[in-house]
Amino acid sequence: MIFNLEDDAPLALDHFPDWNHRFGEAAQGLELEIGSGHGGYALGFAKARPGRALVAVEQRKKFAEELRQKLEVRGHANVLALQGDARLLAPRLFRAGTLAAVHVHFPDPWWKRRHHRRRLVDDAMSGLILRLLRPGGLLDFRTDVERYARDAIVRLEEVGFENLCGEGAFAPHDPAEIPSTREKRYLATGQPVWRLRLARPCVI
Ligand SMILES: C[S@@+](CC[C@H](N)C(=O)[O-])C[C@H]1O[C@@H](n2cnc3c(N)ncnc32)[C@H](O)[C@@H]1O
Repeated sequence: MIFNLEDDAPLALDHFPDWNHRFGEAAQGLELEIGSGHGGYALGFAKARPGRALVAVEQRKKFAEELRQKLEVRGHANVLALQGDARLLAPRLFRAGTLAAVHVHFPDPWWKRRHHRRRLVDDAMSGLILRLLRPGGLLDFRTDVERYARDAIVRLEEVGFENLCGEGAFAPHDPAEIPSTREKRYLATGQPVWRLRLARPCVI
């Protein structure tokens, strides 16, 4: 049974997509991208990691549809583009403890303090991502907003993530990382990016 994060009301019976059927062997290392936007990361992943599988969830229909078409035209079957709110979709798409990685790149910052609860990485979402990751699974979070990065690192460590770079520390840029659409721009202009690399501990 799946429960609403807000009030513990039951939402649906356990009934998850058959990812092995959709992705074959690659489903063993299934990854999730939340807020794929124009799809730079998803398209880069599709090409660079043919043996791995990614589900890219984007709430804006136009963006999700454009990404789906590009994946089809380029013949990439290892990435699936879905349209919807990842907060609602993720617990219906994946069993707890199954994701190899979750990617959140440049989420909307919601500047005003009274809007912070709308931020993607709030308490409920942090807990949800932790639950969906398998032990050792990675959360790859990138932002151009220093304050968001600092809030997120505190929250994510508090909720139980292990910071792979040491408590309170940000990750350096790794040129082997696949850049998102927005990140490509920042890499060209030199605008700073704060990167978090955290894992679900193997023993909680
Ligand atoms: C600033 S853009 C960044 C896009 C992309 N990750 C990049 O780095 O280029 C944030 C994206 O997250 C999407 N988004 C925000 N909240 C979301 C949610 N709850 N579920 C799915 N997508 C979401 C927005 O529609 C937008 O496309």
